[in-house]
Formats: sequence, C-alpha cells, structure tokens
Amino acid sequence: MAHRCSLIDVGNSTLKAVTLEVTAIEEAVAVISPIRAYEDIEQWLGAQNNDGHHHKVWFASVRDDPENQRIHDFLHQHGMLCEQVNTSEEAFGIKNSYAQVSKMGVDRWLALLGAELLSDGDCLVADAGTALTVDALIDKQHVGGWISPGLQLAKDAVTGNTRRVFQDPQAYQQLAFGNDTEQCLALGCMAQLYGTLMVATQVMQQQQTDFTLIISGGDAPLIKSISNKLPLPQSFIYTPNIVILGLLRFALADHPLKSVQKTAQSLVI
Ligand SMILES: Nc1ncnc2c1ncn2[C@@H]1O[C@H](COP(=O)(O)OP(=O)(O)OP(=O)(O)O)[C@@H](O)[C@H]1O
Ligand SMILES: CC(C)(CO)[C@@H](O)C(=O)NCCC(=O)O
Repeated sequence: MAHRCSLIDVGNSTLKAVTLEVTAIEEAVAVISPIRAYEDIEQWLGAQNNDGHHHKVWFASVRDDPENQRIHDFLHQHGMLCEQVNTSEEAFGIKNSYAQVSKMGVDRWLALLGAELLSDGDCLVADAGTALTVDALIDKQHVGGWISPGLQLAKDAVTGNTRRVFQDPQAYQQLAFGNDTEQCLALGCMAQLYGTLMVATQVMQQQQTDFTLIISGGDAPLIKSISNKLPLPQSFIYTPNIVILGLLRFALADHPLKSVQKTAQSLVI
C-alpha cells in the first residue's frame, strides 16, 4: 500500500519541503506541492496530513533549536512522526572527515550523501545558497571542504561596509567587466563565486583527476547559465536541491540504491 512521507530542509534563508507518495510495488515516488517559505510550513504540513494516513517527516535544519522546536511541536500535536537527521561520523558507507562531526552543518553532510544518488564515483559538491560550500568526496571519504559567502551575502558585505557602492536586483549572466557601480559589484561577486569553484576544481584535481562536479542551491541556475565559459571538469551536474536528496536516502533507506537513484533524478524541488 502507498504511504506518504515528507522531507524538510530548513536552510539559512529559505525552507524547502516536499511530500512523496511511496508505493511498495514499483518503489516509485511522486512529488506533491513543494514549498520554499518558512512561514508556510505549518499550513503546508496540515494539508499533507489531512487524509489521516501514516505520515513520517524527515527533517534537517541548520537553524537554532527554538525554530526547530516549533516544527517538532506542530508535528507532535498533529500525530506526525518526525525524525531529525543530524551530521554523523558515517552514513550509507560515507565517512566524515571532521574531528568534531557535530560542528559540520547537516546540509553539507546531506549534500555528500545525496551526491551518491547522482554520481557513482568521486565528486566535488558545491551548494550555492546563502553561503557557498564546497565539499570533496573521494572513495566514499569526505576529504574536506570550504565555507565562503554566497552571492547575495558577498554583495551585502560590500554595500553594508561602504558608502558609495549600491546593488540592483538584476542577474548578470556573464563573465565580464562592469561599467557602472551596480554592474561592477554584481559581476565582481559572480566572479568570486566562479573563482571559488574553479580553484576548488584545481585543488580536487591534485588528488583525483576523474570526478564529477555537482552544483546545487538557489544560485546554481546562474552558474549553469555561463558554465560553457568556465574551465570546469568534463563531468558536471546541476541539481536544484541536493540536501533534499540526502534526506531522501534516509526516507528510502530500505529501498535498493538503484531505485532511490531513479527517484532522485525525477525529484525537482
Ligand atoms: N526563489 C528564490 N528564493 C530565494 N533565493 C533565491 C531564489 N532564486 C534564487 N535565489 C538565490 O538563492 C540563494 C539562496 O539559496 P538557497 O535557497 O539554496 O539558500 P538556503 O537554503 O537558505 O541557504 P543555504 O543552502 O546556505 O542554507 C540566494 O542568495 C539567492 O541569490
Ligand atoms: C556553512 C553553512 C552555513 C552552509 O549552509 C552550514 O552548513 C553551517 O551552519 N555549518 C556549520 C559549520 C560547518 O559546517 O563547519
């Protein structure tokens, strides 16, 4: 019999949530109404749960406990089972490199676990969200990573600490020099984002030549739009939300890896 489960990724700026219909026969999964706004989560969860069927929620968050507790309390009040996923030393055969694993953001850990659903071999996982994180995975071992400002944060850092630099909301999809303030700032911060990816690729190449670069997060479409101008590895993949794919592994932990990979490829959120 089919049952439902929901996956919730509480990021620094936005929340992403999706409900899956899991069928026992084909182990296929259908997506139901994804959302992005933290304020909408209670109404959304209420709507997912109104058929009275068994409903489990897999939840990961990089926010503070009071914000997480609010979601836990709501789920508890509505009789929904909730499993919070945290960063660990090892999961699904993938090993963490942190000496203190609890310090690593669960979004980075889930990105590494999700990467295996898109690429069978070694990979460099970039999540271009509020922060830009890059993490390297070789032979199922997390080698290490970087945390740097995301595109919007980088622009805010400059305008927040200067008097005469301003930004506009326009997306500049080019690798070029600018000719006015807003354009110089936008193109400069984009170049910083691309530069981080290019240097990460070079550092990875010192250890492994055959790997896939996976680019995810809210700014992945912008990076994709000029990827033909970047010296990136031969093999690269764009995916909207790799953190949700990490959660999918836990939700479908008893399904064969191949069918979870198939689900991951059809999961657009
Ligand atoms: N519809 C959108 N809503 C919010 N941000 C968007 C949207 N489309 C693109 N962006 C870009 O995505 C970035 C935020 O990415 P994302 O939504 O992945 O962040 P997040 O999950 O809150 O952050 P993080 O992954 O660091 O926790 C912003 O810097 C912005 O430039
Ligand atoms: C780096 C961010 C902010 C990226 O979302 C998150 O993963 C986080 O809060 N990390 C904690 C520090 C660490 O990962 O080492």
